[in-house]
Amino acid sequence: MGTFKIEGGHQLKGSIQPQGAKNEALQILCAVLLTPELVTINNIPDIVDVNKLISLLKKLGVKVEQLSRGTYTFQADKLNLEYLESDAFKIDGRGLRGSIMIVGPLLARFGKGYIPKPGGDKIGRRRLDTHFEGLIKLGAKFRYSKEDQFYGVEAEYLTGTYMLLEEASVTGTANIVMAAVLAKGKTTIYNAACEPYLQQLCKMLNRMGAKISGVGSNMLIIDGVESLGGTDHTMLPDMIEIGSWIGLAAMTKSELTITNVSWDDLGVIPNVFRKLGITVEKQGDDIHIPAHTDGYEIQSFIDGSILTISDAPWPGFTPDLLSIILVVATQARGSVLVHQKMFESRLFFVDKLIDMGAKIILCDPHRATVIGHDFKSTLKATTMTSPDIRAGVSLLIAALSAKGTSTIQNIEQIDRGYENIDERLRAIGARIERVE
Ligand SMILES: CC(=O)N[C@H]1[C@@H](OP(=O)(O)OP(=O)(O)OC[C@H]2O[C@@H](n3ccc(=O)[nH]c3=O)[C@H](O)[C@@H]2O)O[C@H](CO)[C@@H](O)[C@@H]1O
Ligand SMILES: C=C(OP(=O)(O)O)C(=O)O
Repeated sequence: MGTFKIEGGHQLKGSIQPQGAKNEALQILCAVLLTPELVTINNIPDIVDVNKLISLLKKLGVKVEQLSRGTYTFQADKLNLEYLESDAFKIDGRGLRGSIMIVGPLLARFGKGYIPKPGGDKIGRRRLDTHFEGLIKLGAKFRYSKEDQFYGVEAEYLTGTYMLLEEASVTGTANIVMAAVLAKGKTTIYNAACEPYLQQLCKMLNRMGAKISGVGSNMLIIDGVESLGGTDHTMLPDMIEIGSWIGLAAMTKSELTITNVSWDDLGVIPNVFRKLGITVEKQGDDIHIPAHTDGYEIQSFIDGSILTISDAPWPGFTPDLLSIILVVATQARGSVLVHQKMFESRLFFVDKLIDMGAKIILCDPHRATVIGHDFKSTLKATTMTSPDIRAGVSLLIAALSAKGTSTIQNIEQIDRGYENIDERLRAIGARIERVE
């Protein structure tokens, strides 16, 4: 189990370039299964989850070549579909959440898609109903083995249809879109997720020859085509990483520039941090955070009531940044209610922040009230374990702002989604060491 040792209480300075987006990469990599032709992908982050998916694709028979840092070619011309029935696949498929998105492309192109219950963060129940209900609507037969927790869909061919999704699931929409592009006829997906990564997927599929309209809205209309060809695709910067660095800058009173953030794809993210009183400046396509020497003050609602920050499907605020908001609020001037609506086990890490001296009341599994210290009292260094990827980074930010040396265990959770985080943080002045 890897560990970070962090000496906190130091100001950071400089610029940091966000990595390619983890959650986009997982969708895009699965889409290479839709064509026998060559697909080149740029800005692929070198993180555990993505590398696991690339390794799974290789075992499935995809030819993978790394051309340079972050750039790979993929060719799925001859696949080894027996791998899907192997014990190795049961282990590999469980290793990450994103593997679920191989099902739609495999079903569409080869008539069968299997997957063991996928992994990912233990942050509450993570249903797959939307995925499979959508694929069944396209004509697939579904089977599930309770014993192995193994899912399968099969169909000779898929037929386009109208569907209203029960919820705007991100990976669910991606899976259904990737199946529908090769279905016969027209598919309409209403209540589709519409976040930028899904838009990126749709744009990539259209470049490959798919006919998807409504991209960016919650109604996607897809005219099925016979086959898809190769393409070139470049991943967006990771918006969750960008939000993490905004929080890091404020909490450590550091001046930081986050470069090439693709502002147009950040939605409400900069404004939500502004509501905490953080100055988020737009400089071209960079974000500049000045040093918050005098702290930052949480705004109230117009009627004077306490601010609530909650998550919602895009274009609402992403649930993946609420843990960061929570930690940053512990040093703000004022109070805020953080309401995590989507996941029921993502706020329990506040116990660790409370141990460090933060003033937080966990009202119930979904809601926490934070009363900021306004830097009048610093957090105390401690030893902690990273329960999930975003809580892990939040604890890391807390440790960088705390006085003394903290230890974070189980950093595999952080490495799952943040590329070379210790080296990149050292480059802006953080004192962080990786100890095995
Ligand atoms: C690999 C990947 O891309 N993972 C992301 C993806 O996960 P993933 O695609 O698994 O998440 P979903 O969008 O399916 O849903 C997440 C949770 O929110 C609930 N839900 C969802 C939609 C909705 O309208 N109402 C609602 O309550 C679901 O029941 C579920 O518990 O999207 C999540 C929501 O942005 C992010 O946290 C994950 O980082
Ligand atoms: C919850 C997350 O990831 P995953 O869906 O891969 O568990 C995340 O990226 O915050």
